[in-house]
Amino acid sequence: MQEPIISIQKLHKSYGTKTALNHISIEITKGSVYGLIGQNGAGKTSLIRILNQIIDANSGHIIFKGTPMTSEAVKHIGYLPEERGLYKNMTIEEQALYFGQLKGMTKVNALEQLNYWLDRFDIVDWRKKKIQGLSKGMAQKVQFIITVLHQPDLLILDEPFSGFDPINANLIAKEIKTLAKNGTTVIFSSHRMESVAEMCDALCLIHHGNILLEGSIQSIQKKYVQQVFEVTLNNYQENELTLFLNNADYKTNIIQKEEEEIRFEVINNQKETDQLLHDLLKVGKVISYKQHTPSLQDIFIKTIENA
Ligand SMILES: Nc1ncnc2c1ncn2[C@@H]1O[C@H](COP(=O)(O)OP(=O)(O)OP(=O)(O)O)[C@@H](O)[C@H]1O
Repeated sequence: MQEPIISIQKLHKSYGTKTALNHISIEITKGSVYGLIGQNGAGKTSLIRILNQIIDANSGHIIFKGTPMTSEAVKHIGYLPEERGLYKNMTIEEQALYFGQLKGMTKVNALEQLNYWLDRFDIVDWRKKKIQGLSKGMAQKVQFIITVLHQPDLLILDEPFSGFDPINANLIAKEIKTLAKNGTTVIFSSHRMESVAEMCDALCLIHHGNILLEGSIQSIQKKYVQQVFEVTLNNYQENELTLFLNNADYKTNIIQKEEEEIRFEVINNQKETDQLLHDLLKVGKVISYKQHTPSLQDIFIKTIENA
């Protein structure tokens, strides 16, 4: 197994009597896109601020690239906060140089990277534009460029798509994926659960400061795959159908019944899938047979409801 780039160990944060993070532990693999998912107030921002050393945890450890996190190591992080902050009176170039140098870049290197990104987004002629003259979407793009300018090992993006129209959101999503493919680790925080599946390799679901779900998208979906099947049979035998519908091992729900063909849902919590198929074949010819895979959104909502 690959070494984690960041290991969060039993991190605890409270504000007075309010617990924001309850001894949580997470390990994130290098080059992965990791989703931090949770409703408003779950604890995501607190975690991100602790990672960036903006606030302190009450207890716990953060190991980054094999050693305890320090303020010097934060220079290897790129952080896009939800509350975007650019200096309105600066030009894009001045802004990039300012932030780049704060992160330890030389002027030459910062300009080189700025050129690369302006070219990549096809906005080379924006260089001397003042931030105050930019539309919201343009400012978001500039903020993204400034976040990735110093080629951080770890990129932390808080609601990265808020404020973007769908075309620009797509563009940014593509860039995030390319960065990850080239070795950057990305932590992607969002309360919009439906936007996560296609972006992330793994995720955790935080609720009231506790981790309810953690792991790769496949492992989470596999765990929650339900024994619910949608089946279409044709040339079915009425008497065998009655027997099947009355079989206590299955719960059935007829969706459509015609003379030749029947479509129904079967919930099978008792028998092996092979046995279900065997029993269905006695009823008629199996035309289609599909297992229901719940969406991540369904899984998150159910998990939170049951918490
Ligand atoms: N400075 C603070 N003082 C007191 N309570 C706080 C403070 N910051 C956060 N909290 C509380 O801690 C809990 C976690 O908040 P946090 O901002 O980390 O959640 P979040 O998941 O980032 O939410 P959102 O999606 O709304 O940004 C919430 O109950 C919040 O009210």
